[in-house]
Amino acid sequence: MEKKKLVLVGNGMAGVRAIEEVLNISKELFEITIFGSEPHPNYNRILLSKVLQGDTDVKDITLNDFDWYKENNIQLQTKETVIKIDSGKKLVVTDLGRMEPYDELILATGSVPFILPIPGADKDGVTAFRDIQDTEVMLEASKNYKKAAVIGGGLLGLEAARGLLNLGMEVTVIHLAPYLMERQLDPTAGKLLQTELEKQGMAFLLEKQTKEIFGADRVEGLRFSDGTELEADLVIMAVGIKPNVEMAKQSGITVNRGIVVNDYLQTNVPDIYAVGECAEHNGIPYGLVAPLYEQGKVLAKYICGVETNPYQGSVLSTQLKVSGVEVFSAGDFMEEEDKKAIKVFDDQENIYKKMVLRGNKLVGAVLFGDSSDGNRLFSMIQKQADISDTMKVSILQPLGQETGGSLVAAMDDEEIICGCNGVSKGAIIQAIQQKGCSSVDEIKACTSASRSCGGCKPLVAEVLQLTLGSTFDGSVQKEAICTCTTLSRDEVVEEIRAKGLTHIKEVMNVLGWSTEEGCSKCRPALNYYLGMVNPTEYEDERESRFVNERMHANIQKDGTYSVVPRMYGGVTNSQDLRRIADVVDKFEIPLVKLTGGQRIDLLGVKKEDLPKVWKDLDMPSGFAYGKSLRTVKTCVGEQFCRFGTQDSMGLGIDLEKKFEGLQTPHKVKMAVSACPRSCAESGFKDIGFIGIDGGWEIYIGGNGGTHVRGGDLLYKVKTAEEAMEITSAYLQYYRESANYLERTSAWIERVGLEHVRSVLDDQEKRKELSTRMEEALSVLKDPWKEIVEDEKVKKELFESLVMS
Ligand SMILES: Cc1cc2nc3c(=O)[nH]c(=O)nc-3n(C[C@H](O)[C@H](O)[C@H](O)COP(=O)(O)OP(=O)(O)OC[C@H]3O[C@@H](n4cnc5c(N)ncnc54)[C@H](O)[C@@H]3O)c2cc1C
Ligand SMILES: NC(=O)c1ccc[n+]([C@@H]2O[C@H](COP(=O)([O-])OP(=O)(O)OC[C@H]3O[C@@H](n4cnc5c(N)ncnc54)[C@H](O)[C@@H]3O)[C@@H](O)[C@H]2O)c1
Ligand code: SF4
Ligand code: FES
Repeated sequence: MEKKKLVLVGNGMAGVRAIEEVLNISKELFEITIFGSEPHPNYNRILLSKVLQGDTDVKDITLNDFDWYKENNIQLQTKETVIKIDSGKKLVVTDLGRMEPYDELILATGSVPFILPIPGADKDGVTAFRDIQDTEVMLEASKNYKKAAVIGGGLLGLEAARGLLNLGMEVTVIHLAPYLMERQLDPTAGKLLQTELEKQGMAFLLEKQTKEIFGADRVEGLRFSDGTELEADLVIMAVGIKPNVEMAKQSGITVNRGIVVNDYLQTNVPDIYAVGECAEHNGIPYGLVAPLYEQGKVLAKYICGVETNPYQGSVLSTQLKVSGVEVFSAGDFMEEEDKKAIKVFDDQENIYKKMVLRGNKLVGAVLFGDSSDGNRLFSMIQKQADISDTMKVSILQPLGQETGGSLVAAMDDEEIICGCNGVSKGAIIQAIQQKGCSSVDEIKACTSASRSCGGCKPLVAEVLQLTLGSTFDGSVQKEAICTCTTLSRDEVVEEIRAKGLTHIKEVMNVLGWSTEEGCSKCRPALNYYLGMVNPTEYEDERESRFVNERMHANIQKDGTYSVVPRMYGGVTNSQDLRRIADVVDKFEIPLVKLTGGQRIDLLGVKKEDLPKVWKDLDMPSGFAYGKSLRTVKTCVGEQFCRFGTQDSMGLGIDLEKKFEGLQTPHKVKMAVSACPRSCAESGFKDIGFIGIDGGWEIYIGGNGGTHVRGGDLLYKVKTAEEAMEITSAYLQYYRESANYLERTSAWIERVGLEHVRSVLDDQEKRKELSTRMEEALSVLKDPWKEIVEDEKVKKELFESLVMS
């Protein structure tokens, strides 16, 4: 049988998924040609948010690479835009002048970002957030500019804002409505979300209408309708999208907001179909992948001549992809005359749950703070589940108590695990039992679950665990250190030790990295692991360090640096203070500030002045920029305070002198207080000491930052020497077993206090740890002094005009 010609316009998520569905049915029916305006093969647009947030890389979001097209005999024309359809002659015309005949034509042209029609919207530094190119523009801009304004506090705007914060920018979100994500949330959840994001460092201007973007060539700021202004050197427009229909419209296809389609995705023109964000079904153009994939399934069956149910529209559910925030919304989430809400608000835990009922039917839900019940509620909404009065409130209680806390165990087989791809628990179990899948990646390949936003991965892993029991190889679920490798941190460290690897490049080569140069996640991590394993031999790779560590000073908003000299135990003297004062005058340092760690911060130092400032100060670096020991805060203790029972300053100074400059997975802060009043805040440090009658209490895993955590009491010891010895072993164990960039507070939560105690209780192990610590300490040098004495480094790093 001669194959029919199937042409797809739009190489995006919905169109190519429809083609995959066609190929699943038969590879013999069609000769397929795909046109795509972008230069890339089919990629996961959803993960652009994760690329911007630094969780993955552009090269790792490809869904189907160029080989896939070849293997399936698909003609792919990238960087080629279809500009016209001649439905009479049944061909499409491209911007390169090609005329491609079709028997069946699918339009999947997606959406275009809505750009506010205001003066200045075309200035340099104003961008949408839709594709790889936009993402690259933002990544690049963040290297040279500092102030970002995101217009639009919807899903896209907030995910972009989080990404820009991660890139070190100052971010203000400008939103039209009185609360965030008003299209997905009610005012309570919207306000809770705002508070949480403010804690993360985002600023908000609500109920603001942008009137103008001003600046010379590049944007310099925004002007609002109330006359106020905001400075900005990067502006992201995230105010919604509109279906990309222009070409279809001009070719005579019926278009409303989107390309109008019926229940089989047919347009008004025979043999022309539309799918994805460009299509409008029953008056709705959808903007999330789940409905688009449902459409693709129906369309594929229809054009392959396989019997199918009609597409009847979709109920939507959304989840915000911002780490540290759980927000879920589904269905009809606002209460009205005929819809009543049941709400639970845990003010202490900041958890808000709401379900909306029409009569006894669940029609919508909003969850904030804990979205683990999202899938279950979404399944009930989809099924229009009829619920009795007694069930109403219990639905908002955590499920799974009777199944040992496992939410997944308590789910029915037909309940959806992967919302994006509509994959049920039963379908995953079937893939495990009948197709032999035994890892999340295999489930992804078999069922598509976790292939889109990836948010369902933990649930997929739980289904695997429940189904395979003890035969489930948990290590397959290990977290790779980055997307350049499938190896976890423990595997990489083990290989470094076993194979005696000594260079970053060598690790990448020998362990089969997928990239030649690695990425911003793995390079600093490998640099740390290599140094930790081979302290005396490894030569630190400056280029693999984050900018502050490379420059040995903290870069500030305006491109100047801050300099914090070491002040052991927060104790200083007149000579040091005099020298600091002289340096401040000589280099015209604009701000001198006392830090929370009891030292002096010189802010606003010019890059080229750094080595001269360090030379004149003649004090050791305080490592305020480093993944290393920061400060040892002390109270005045027994020498001066009438409550003091111990020499807190003495122990603090000894600790700081011993461990200064030590490289650790993340920063480490210590504090020593001489009595339980704990004036030095010892309970909120990575290691804290509290003087008691006859000795010291040692607390570990405390944190006073974004995730506040009180320290756990590790030991009570009698002498300062014992305290030093335990600190040494404890810190070394943290160095050897934590993930790079894992604070002690997170590490303790992960490995458990009992585990750490059991390691340190073992005298043999403790001794070995202390010995390895001594080895690590034996090679430390003061970096400021080294640079001051090294003309070459001084020139390269501090006298070049280009910012490194
Ligand atoms: C940053 C970001 C995060 C997102 N996060 C989520 C999420 O978490 N969950 C979710 O469900 N959805 C999310 N979305 C939305 C989701 O990505 C879209 O719904 C989905 O990509 C739409 O698929 P599509 O194929 O219809 O359009 P697209 O993926 O946009 O594909 C259309 C393609 O067609 C090409 N094209 C257009 N016209 C022509 C022409 N005439 N000739 C040739 N080629 C043409 C375009 O260049 C484009 O490559 C997100 C979107 C963005 C931008
Ligand atoms: N996690 C996810 O599911 C996810 C993530 C990103 C994007 N997306 C999808 O991508 C598409 C685009 O997202 P979006 O957030 O741009 O669309 P959206 O329509 O959901 O939100 C746009 C927001 O911009 C606000 N807005 C409109 N005009 C404004 C103005 N002049 N000034 C300030 N604010 C204004 C609106 O009030 C609205 O809340 C949507 O379809 C969305 O569903 C989804
Ligand atoms: S912690 Fe105790 S000893 Fe130290 S300053 Fe406070 S009250 Fe005095
Ligand atoms: S829920 Fe998005 S990939 Fe499964």
